[in-house]
Amino acid sequence: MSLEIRTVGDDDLRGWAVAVATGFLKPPVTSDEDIAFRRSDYDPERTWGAYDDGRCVATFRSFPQELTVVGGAPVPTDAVSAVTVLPTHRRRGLLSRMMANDLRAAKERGDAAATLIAAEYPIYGRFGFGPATWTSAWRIDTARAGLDPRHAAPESGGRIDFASPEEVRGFGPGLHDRFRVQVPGAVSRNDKWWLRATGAVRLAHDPPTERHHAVYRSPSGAIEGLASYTYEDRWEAKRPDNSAHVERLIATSPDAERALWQFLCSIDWVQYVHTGQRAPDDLLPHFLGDPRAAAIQEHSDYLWLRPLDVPRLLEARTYPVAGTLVLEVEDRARLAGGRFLLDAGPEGATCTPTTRSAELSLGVGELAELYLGDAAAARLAALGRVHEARPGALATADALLHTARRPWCPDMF
Ligand SMILES: CC(=O)SCCNC(=O)CCNC(=O)[C@H](O)C(C)(C)COP(=O)(O)OP(=O)(O)OC[C@H]1O[C@@H](n2cnc3c(N)ncnc32)[C@H](O)[C@@H]1OP(=O)(O)O
Repeated sequence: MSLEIRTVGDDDLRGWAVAVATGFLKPPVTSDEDIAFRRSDYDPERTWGAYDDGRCVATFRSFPQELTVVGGAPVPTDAVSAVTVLPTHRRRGLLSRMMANDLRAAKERGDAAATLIAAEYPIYGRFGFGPATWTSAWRIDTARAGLDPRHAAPESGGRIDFASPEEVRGFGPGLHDRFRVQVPGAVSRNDKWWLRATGAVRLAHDPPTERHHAVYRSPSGAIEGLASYTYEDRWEAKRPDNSAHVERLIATSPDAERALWQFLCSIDWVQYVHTGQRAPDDLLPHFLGDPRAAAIQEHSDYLWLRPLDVPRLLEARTYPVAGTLVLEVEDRARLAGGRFLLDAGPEGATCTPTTRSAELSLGVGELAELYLGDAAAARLAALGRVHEARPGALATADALLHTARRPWCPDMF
């Protein structure tokens, strides 16, 4: 059998798209609109396929992305997506080979890290990824939420209106840019993302439903929040039993966040609001009269990060206190490992290779878990995944790296 891994040419896109669908258990079809969109969006240098006698049997793509780190700075990342190997060709090392190619290229390009949303937990740790953000999804029982629809207008004095898909494409990118600098773990969205999110383009397996878009304006008229959602239209014995499914809700102020959730929970006929993937420490339950009206339906790892340039990453984020730490970072793939001296404080940080003795030893995946402030070094040490060589180094790491609010990535990619 002749198995070749290569980048995907324009003529190969259709077979590649069908392989992606098959790998993700979708019907093995595509559409002309799908192919035209992929053609306008894909980077031939960064779209990989494995070919067996000319048939595409594995897929992989990456694209440029910015990740917001603690403090609000964006770092360039290599976003990995559309990873599939056909069931006929699994466990022969095809993913491993495609991943190695892509990470090497990303390192050479100067990306600080690679990112992905893992379909299954056990797949990506071996490649140096670690779960850097987590997510929770709630179902809100609106009857129990304690909100009075007579007073559903924003308490802030702002207002909520519906927006058309065209309007969302107009103000959405600016709103999102203002939002993402506030949220470590958030990632950039390109123009193509907005076309799909507003139904202007539909890939072969995208859901057919149009979304409703509710926009929040502050009392001064500034756009500060957007909720995009669909309804599940259900009646039971002449009684409404509908749900609103929130696909995304972003806000740049707590007022906007509160107003949009209260609006969604006050719509007549809506019994349940499904929140979609939120930050695990989302404020949402506390906007309700009875926080128990919000029941967690799902809690899981979400954005996985693979450091490629440790000094760049550690210098890009901010630190609440001053401290130094010598980190021994182990990386089996030899892309990002080494011993580094982090000298950090509220005024900035330097991170340089050092010959000083290591104070904390950890794998590159563990560094990914700590980097955006989510995991605690003390907890990873208790699990035997971080080793403290200098007493007090764990406490220093947590004082420097851990954050009061948890990072959050709202987007699937
Ligand atoms: C970012 C995204 O796109 S996430 C979507 C990922 N895709 C899917 O989940 C679709 C369904 N699954 C698949 O297509 C394939 O099983 C893939 C892509 C996950 C793995 O592809 P393969 O070519 O089989 O992986 P490969 O042979 O390189 O495996 C490397 C190692 O990972 C292990 N591995 C691979 N997939 C899995 C898995 N799903 N669960 C546990 N271990 C796994 C292999 O056993 C192997 O381990 P070893 O090195 O100890 O022998």
